[in-house]
Amino acid sequence: MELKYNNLDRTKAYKKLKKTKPVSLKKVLTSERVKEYVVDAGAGLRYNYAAKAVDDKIIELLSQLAVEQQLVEKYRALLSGDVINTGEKRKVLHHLQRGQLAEDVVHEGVNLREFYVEQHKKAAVFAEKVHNGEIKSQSGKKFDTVVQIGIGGSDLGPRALYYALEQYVMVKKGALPLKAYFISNVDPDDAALVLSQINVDTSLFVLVSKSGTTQETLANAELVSSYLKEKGIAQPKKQMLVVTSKTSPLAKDPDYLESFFIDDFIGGRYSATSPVGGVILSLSLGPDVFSDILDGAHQADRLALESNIRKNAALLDAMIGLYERNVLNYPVTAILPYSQALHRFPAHLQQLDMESNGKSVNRYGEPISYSTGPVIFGEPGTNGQHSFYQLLHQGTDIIPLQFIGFEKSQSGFDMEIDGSSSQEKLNANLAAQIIAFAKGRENNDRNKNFAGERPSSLLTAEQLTPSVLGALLAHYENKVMFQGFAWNINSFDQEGVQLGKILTKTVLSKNPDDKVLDSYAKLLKVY
Ligand SMILES: O=P(O)(O)OC[C@H]1O[C@](O)(CO)[C@@H](O)[C@@H]1O
Repeated sequence: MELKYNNLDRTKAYKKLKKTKPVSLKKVLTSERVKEYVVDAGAGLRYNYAAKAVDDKIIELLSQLAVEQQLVEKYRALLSGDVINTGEKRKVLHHLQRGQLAEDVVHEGVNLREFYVEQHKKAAVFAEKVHNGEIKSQSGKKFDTVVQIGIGGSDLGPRALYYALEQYVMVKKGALPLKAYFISNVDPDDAALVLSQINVDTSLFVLVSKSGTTQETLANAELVSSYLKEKGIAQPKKQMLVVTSKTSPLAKDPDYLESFFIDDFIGGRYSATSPVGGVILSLSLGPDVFSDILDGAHQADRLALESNIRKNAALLDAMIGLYERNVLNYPVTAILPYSQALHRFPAHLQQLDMESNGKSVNRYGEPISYSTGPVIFGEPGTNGQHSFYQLLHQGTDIIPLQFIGFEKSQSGFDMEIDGSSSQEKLNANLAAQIIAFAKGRENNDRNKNFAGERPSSLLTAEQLTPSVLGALLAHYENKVMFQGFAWNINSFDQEGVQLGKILTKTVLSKNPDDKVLDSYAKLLKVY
């Protein structure tokens, strides 16, 4: 089928959507709807949209929009290796890291699925050798710690996934194969704190940079190397692994203990299921756990091919999000996991969503006249309830909410206090919030009045397991992808991060040609 890339405001369905009347949650949210408005999101994860301000008519128009913008067909084209990242003229192949959904993608004679599988296997074999003591530290000891040095996509996804499963693995395996730490910020206090907490003699370091040129990561690698030398480790690189692309400067250094490769077709924020996440997660949680994450993600990727929007959780979530952004004009979306294990997940989604869809030009570089990606933020519940929920309930803006919740905890550590367990209290809070936001409560005292009509969705599963986590990760990746297609933007480049990098260089050269920049640099004692 021939693909057409049209701006959102040129579609018929969008024009019809603009004319629809808002749906009142107070009227439509019934217990039948809670049971019916559910879609399988893969690996036991379910997307419940009962408390979203949509009805059958709006969903039908969103479905028409998805068809008109050929969203699933564009996803198929992406899977087949089309150059979807038009800005950088690259294929977009993160799905291929976790399974094959289209024909082989061959680039310059290399079957890329085989290349990705080979790198995953290499990471698994390496992790097993570390775990069984075949690979030891320079002083002949077993490694017990692994530290990732990377930033942005080379940090946020792997970090979020590690914390999401740290407790789960400790309970299942009795102990973590290796404890993981992360150094990302060029703020020297970040590295200092991590280094003060570990025994460097028994620590492996994973230097992760796809480009191999990121200032913060290279500075931290040098900082760590010199600290290791100070601590008597003669060859720091022999305790360091590299994850990078074959064309990066880091790839050319044979002194590192081992190197793992990705390619330019795996965007940083989409790289958690590549060796960028795979090396540290295989070392810290085990290759079996990483493989289950891939499996869950693959299940979600497969479901995202479904053409019926009511059976395609990522597509439906994407289109409801678009309706909230472009028809209801809500500028922000909150991610609210009722799971402490997911405490870094909103931070990952901030990059995933905002770096992908924070664009003002279409995929051809032409200005667009409609809103694109929302501001994303979030914190786990119930902590957020005691922080910013005041604004969510009674603030002047309506902020759509994305709740995430699980029936069971990961640890099983719990007890009944005042007639309920802590897990029951957690989920009672979650259920209560959904209703409080949707239905509100009238009070003659306006200060105590809850207007309600604040929409939310709920992603839920029995427990946060590796495969559920993989499905959750892929759900959001696919949601962001579908929204980008619908907005006709390129979700896979990030030119917006460049200007700051260029100006930083001019400051560090101590001679910026902008006088105001010079004043700020002096104010901050850069020179
Ligand atoms: O892996 P690299 O090349 O060090 O890049 C790190 C991050 O920097 C960015 O390019 C943005 O600054 C992200 O997109 C990327 O995830």
